[in-house]
Amino acid sequence: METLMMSGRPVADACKEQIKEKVEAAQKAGKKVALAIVTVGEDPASFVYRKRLLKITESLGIGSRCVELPGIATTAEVIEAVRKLNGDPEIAGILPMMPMPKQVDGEAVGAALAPEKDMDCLSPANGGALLIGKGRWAACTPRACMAILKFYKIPLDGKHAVVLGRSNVVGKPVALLLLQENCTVTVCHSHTKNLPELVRQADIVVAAIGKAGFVTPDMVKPGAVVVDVGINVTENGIVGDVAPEVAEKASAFTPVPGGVGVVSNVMMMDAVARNL
Ligand SMILES: Nc1nc2c(c(=O)[nH]1)N[C@@H](CN(C=O)c1ccc(C(=O)N[C@@H](CCC(=O)O)C(=O)O)cc1)CN2
Repeated sequence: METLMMSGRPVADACKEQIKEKVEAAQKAGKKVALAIVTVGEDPASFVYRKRLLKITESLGIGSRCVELPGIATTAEVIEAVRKLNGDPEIAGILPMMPMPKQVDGEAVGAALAPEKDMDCLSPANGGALLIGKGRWAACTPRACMAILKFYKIPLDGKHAVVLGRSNVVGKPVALLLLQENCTVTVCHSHTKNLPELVRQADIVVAAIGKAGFVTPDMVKPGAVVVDVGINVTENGIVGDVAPEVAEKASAFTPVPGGVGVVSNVMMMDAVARNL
């Protein structure tokens, strides 16, 4: 059986042109367009993401502003920074990078976002709208997973999807989006019993657990479709949550780097452009 490598690059290229047109039209109409990226401390994956986002904003003519708070910042300080951006007419969208350091209540930060500037669907208003299938958008990384599956024409209806991870930015929203496509969805997390056994039942595996090489070939059904959301910064470079040998067992898989990450960046630009 031949394995399909689901590269993110053609998916990203297909979206970029439309985004560029929207941004150019907004600029002609005199609108200022900028994405604000809020980091607290130095989460390595967030820094990789930010670096890539800054590059793509520049290539599309979107402005950017980095708001960097120290790793000891309090919830109140982060919320204050977010509120300032809410009221700033130059800022079209705000992305607070998650996870935040332990002392910061990430959910309270999400709740402080003006829903219309909440690029990653972190506010209760946007998260709730997604839950009932009425969201303006979902978080960018889950949208990227779905865009890849759609681009490569992976059948979803009636399939059993197993999502590894239950974060508010990836695990939960991707589970909802798969459910909207009529998948039967199982969400696994740190308290799940018999996790390998559940993953072995999956037609589609979405790994978003943040542990390098966590999904090994013995956990994957032959012919399964494997989407690797993991961005783990190791001394050997960036690796996913899925061991590379899984590619030999899967019918289709996303590479890391060059898979979901590339499309997440474009989805973020799409969210900014939709806000113009
Ligand atoms: N509010 C959010 N915060 C964070 C998110 C998020 O989705 N929302 N994601 C993580 C990091 N992340 C995905 O989960 C991520 C990291 C890196 C990239 C990326 O651009 N990857 C490229 C390039 C890699 C490279 O430089 O070699 C790729 O994979 O090819 C996208 C997403 C942090 N916080």
